[in-house]
Amino acid sequence: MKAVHFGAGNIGRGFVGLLLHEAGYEVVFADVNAELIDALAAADSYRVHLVGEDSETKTVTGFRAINSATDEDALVAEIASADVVTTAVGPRILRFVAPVIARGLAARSDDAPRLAVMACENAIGASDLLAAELMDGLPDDDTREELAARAVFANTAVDRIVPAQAADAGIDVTVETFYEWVVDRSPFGGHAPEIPGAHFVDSLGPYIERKLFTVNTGHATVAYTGFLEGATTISEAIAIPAVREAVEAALRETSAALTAKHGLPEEELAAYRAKILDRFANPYLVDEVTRVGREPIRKLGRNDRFIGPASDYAEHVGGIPTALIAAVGAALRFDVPEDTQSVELLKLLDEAEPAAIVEEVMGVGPGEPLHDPLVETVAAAQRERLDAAL
Ligand SMILES: NC(=O)c1ccc[n+]([C@@H]2O[C@H](COP(=O)([O-])OP(=O)(O)OC[C@H]3O[C@@H](n4cnc5c(N)ncnc54)[C@H](O)[C@@H]3O)[C@@H](O)[C@H]2O)c1
Ligand SMILES: O=P(O)(O)OC[C@@H](O)[C@@H](O)[C@H](O)[C@H](O)CO
Repeated sequence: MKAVHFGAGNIGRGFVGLLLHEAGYEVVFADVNAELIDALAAADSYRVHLVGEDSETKTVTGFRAINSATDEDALVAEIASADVVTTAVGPRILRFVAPVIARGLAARSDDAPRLAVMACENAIGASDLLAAELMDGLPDDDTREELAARAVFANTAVDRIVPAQAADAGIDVTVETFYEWVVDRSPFGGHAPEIPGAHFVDSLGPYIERKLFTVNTGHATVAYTGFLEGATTISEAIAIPAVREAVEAALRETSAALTAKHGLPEEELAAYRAKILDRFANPYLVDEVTRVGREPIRKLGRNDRFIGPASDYAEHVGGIPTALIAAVGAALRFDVPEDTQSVELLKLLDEAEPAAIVEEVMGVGPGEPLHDPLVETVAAAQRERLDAAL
């Protein structure tokens, strides 16, 4: 069995690659980072250090690596004969990997089994997005129909904290011990790939929302409020009482929304939240607030970790989720010059009207319950910037 995996970064090597290897797949990593691909291609194995109360080290072997920027033909040939394609490149990058997957599908023989394609990104419907990008790039409906019949796109939810790696780690990767990979079984029609580490479910919606709106909402809240308190890492940030209070309050709101929307039991969510806060405090992981807060514009999007659960709260619980709105306020103060989206967001704050920012960045229009509180939150961040500049 062979899997082609796009994105040989932190989660690619430390989670997807490891689980596919343990499931018996030969993994072909594809990445645009030449240095990383050369190092992987030159190695027979790499180690995954699982750190926590019960630390252990696992070894991944039997992989190959292809530079997808310079060796597209080789990648097409690999996809043509693969069983599975996975990605962990970031949701914004999916449109760049879609064309080569399309070429790989076109090169498959008519009698080959359908290729299982699973985008492992922190986004709702990431595999659907990849499929849409792929289809959009095709010349006509006949080609779309032909290639659609050769692949199954299944949405997934992936959970394992994998920080940026130490400079001297090479291709080895340090991760937390916890992991969860939930895959939508329904598109496979009884022929889901065999991945023992993955959990196949009939309806992914509640799982991906529970994950994104608890783990990632909580993580981002700790990152942004921790950044404002001067913390460098997540474990340092969550030890600050004001940060702990901010994240607990935000997650009480997301849990209320999940219970009201999906009927997830309150006690189960309380235990899930407690476990996640423990994971954030893991003293063995050095996870910087700048990584967890990266790309604040993406994180402030309509369906992402703040506005998504806040809208659900307003719709299904009723009222304004003030802790989530406060976390949005902290995100608007994430000032990291190396992060292009942080720079872009601060520039928008300096130049645009509050309502335009709420509409364009957060996708919330006038008349929606969250509109006015969000406009006030943006306006407050703008006043603060003006005062600081005086
Ligand atoms: N790190 C985590 O804790 C974690 C956990 C769950 C999900 N995720 C998700 O996984 C995805 C990747 O995150 P990460 O932390 O591993 O980031 P990362 O930056 O470590 O890895 C991304 C990799 O994608 C590569 N890449 C960029 N453009 C590419 C292209 N066009 N073709 C092929 N490869 C390309 C990069 O070179 C990099 O090696 C994101 O969607 C993230 O939200 C991350
Ligand atoms: O990857 P992002 O930028 O969407 O979010 C940053 C972190 O919250 C994220 O990578 C978590 O570590 C991960 O989602 C845990 O499963």
